Amino acid sequence: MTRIKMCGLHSRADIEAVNEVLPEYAGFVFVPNSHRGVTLDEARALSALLDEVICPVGVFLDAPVAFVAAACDVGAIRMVQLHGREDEAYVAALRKRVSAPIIQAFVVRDAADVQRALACSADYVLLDAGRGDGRAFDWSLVANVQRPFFLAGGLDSGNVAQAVRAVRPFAVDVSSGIETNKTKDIRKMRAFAMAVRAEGEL
Ligand SMILES: O=C(O)c1ccccc1N[C@@H]1O[C@H](COP(=O)(O)O)[C@@H](O)[C@H]1O
Repeated sequence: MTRIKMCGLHSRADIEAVNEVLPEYAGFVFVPNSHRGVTLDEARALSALLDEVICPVGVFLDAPVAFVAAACDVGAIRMVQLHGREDEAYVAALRKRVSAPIIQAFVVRDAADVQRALACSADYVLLDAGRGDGRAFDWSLVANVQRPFFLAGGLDSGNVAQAVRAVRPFAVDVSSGIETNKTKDIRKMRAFAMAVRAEGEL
């Protein structure tokens, strides 16, 4: 069964939507210049409204370790997604501060990027074309990856079944593909989840 992460929640309506669709993971983006960005207080309040079966994930872009730790400490998130240029020293420093599992994101342009991702010490890797901008990368680059990974970048209800068949990811991660005019769209969220789950039943 391929797990689902729906990312970039920033309103009560978004929380009501994921509580209906029940993805395994929900993402809060702690990136100030993103249209999906949330503050620590906003994330804490929204996270408290999440169905308990959904794991809240914090998405960070080269944030100070102390800030990531604070998000975990206040209970806003239970998993950390590093989506910037964080290195192994950063991951080691973060592990000293938090027990939450760490997902490290890598931009995939070629086979060398995939090898670099596979060598990292994070609990999970996330393979993406960019940073929440709705672009896909060449999935054939990860067709033979053995390590469980989150597949991200340009997924939507129209292409996610093909992606799952092609690369069998641990989880699929979506943000732009479940939005209309930069706002989460419950119909697109339902269609995305249905496409992933139908693939798991084949
Ligand atoms: O969503 C953002 O604004 C964002 C900003 C900075 C880093 C990552 C961000 N989002 C992540 O991007 C991927 C893919 O998103 P999309 O489906 O292509 O829009 C996903 O992992 C988000 O967590």
